[in-house]
Amino acid sequence: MEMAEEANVIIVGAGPAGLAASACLNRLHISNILLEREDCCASLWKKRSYDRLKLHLAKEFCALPYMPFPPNAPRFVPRIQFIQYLENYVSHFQVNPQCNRCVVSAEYDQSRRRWKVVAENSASNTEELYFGKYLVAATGENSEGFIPNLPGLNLFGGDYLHSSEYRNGKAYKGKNVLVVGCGNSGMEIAYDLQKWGAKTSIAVRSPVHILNKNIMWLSMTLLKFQVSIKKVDKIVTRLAKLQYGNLSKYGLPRPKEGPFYLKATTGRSATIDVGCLKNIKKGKVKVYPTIKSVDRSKYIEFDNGDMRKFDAIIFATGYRSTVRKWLKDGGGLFDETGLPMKNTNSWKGENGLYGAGFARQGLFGIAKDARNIAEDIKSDLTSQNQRNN
Ligand SMILES: Cc1cc2nc3c(=O)[nH]c(=O)nc-3n(C[C@H](O)[C@H](O)[C@H](O)COP(=O)(O)OP(=O)(O)OC[C@H]3O[C@@H](n4cnc5c(N)ncnc54)[C@H](O)[C@@H]3O)c2cc1C
Ligand SMILES: NC(=O)C1=CN([C@@H]2O[C@H](COP(=O)(O)OP(=O)(O)OC[C@H]3O[C@@H](n4cnc5c(N)ncnc54)[C@H](OP(=O)(O)O)[C@@H]3O)[C@@H](O)[C@H]2O)C=CC1
Ligand SMILES: O=C(O)C(=O)Cc1c[nH]c2ccccc12
Repeated sequence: MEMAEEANVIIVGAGPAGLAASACLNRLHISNILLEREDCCASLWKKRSYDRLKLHLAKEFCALPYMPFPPNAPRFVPRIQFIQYLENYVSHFQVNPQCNRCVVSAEYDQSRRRWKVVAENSASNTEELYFGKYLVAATGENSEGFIPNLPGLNLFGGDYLHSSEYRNGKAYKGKNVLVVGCGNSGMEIAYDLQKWGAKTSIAVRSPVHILNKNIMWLSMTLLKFQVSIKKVDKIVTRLAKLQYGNLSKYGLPRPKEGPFYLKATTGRSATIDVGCLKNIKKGKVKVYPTIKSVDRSKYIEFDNGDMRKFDAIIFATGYRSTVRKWLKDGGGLFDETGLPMKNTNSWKGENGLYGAGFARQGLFGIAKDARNIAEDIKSDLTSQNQRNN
């Protein structure tokens, strides 16, 4: 075990949430160590996203604390420009991510009243020890891709991959490709595949809300001005019906609950259409119900009995949090799935444990979390100093 390092705060994860938390602490001159498993910061955006990806919330809802996007930035910031923004943010606030450090355990030492964090340094193949009075979990709601264990998938005769491994449709021209999932990844990847000349189908399991970016912008603006989720959902659902009509006939029924109620209660985002819906309506992208089984001859059986041959499957079936793989105890904040327990706030736990980026509000929520966490640590340190003096 290498030398131990100590700081007031240990932050795990150097995505937008960890970067923002470190920047807010730096502004308050509170020492912090930022640990990142990959060889770079913002790895989701640099290494686990597809080429055509853009922020689908308007830039005013995506800025990190104390650094708005430049006025000449597009309203919906492309992935490459967002990465540049994050790099500028890192240098402006002198954030210093310790990369190639994968945290494998973090537990609270009651006797010493501090967190003990163990990280594997993949560059030097050593284990490192870190101690901090506070711990910020910033490993993300989308820390690892999820592929369902479908019957026969291990025998499938074609290729299959998770959406986080998809970059573009170049390799699929002329091929039969099935996208599983109609979230934002699934619908945009299906759109991209069709543009690249793939014969594209999408498997849809549950009802889904489909909005466009303008309806989304209006919703976010209303929410920002404290309009209730119930009212926003009523407005949004009506606008979506006016915009898109009845989508059940295309295999895309809407859920009973509103889109923002579902985002707040399940974390599931409404799908913001980037053009795939038009292709579905024109029959250029075929919609199937969910998969029943897969077999070695590349045939896939769907719940409605349809059988179809595919060369590849792209699982746009979402992500999981990995917090509880390294955080031994939920600390009064995280449940066994690595997401905030119900009926707690999403950013503050016990014994100096914090969570940044788990508010189910994406970048919009991250900016609030980072400020709240830094202010809370500052006031805790101040009251301790007053007690000690
Ligand atoms: C394809 C895609 C598009 C998205 N688009 C938007 C959007 O337009 N708008 C929006 O608001 N949100 C969007 N999101 C949500 C996304 O989660 C946020 O934008 C943002 O990336 C969350 O930042 P984060 O720092 O919380 O998590 P992440 O960006 O996931 O970063 C977490 C970091 O922690 C690191 N890490 C994980 N485990 C460990 C460990 N054990 N030790 C050390 N480091 C670790 C990871 O390597 C990663 O760098 C999108 C998500 C996806 C998947
Ligand atoms: N900026 C942008 O443009 C983009 C943003 N994002 C964001 O990234 C996050 C992740 O999005 P995404 O990757 O789409 O994941 P999501 O979790 O949003 O969607 C997963 C989809 O996969 C389906 N699914 C899951 N398991 C199965 C299964 N066993 N069989 C069939 N279908 C299944 C789900 O259906 P069910 O409802 O039945 O569970 C759902 O439709 C979201 O917050 C999203 O907003 C993603 C892409 C682009
Ligand atoms: O795309 C994401 O993952 C986001 O979290 C951004 C987002 C989509 N729908 C929302 C509803 C409320 C706040 C943020 C979002």
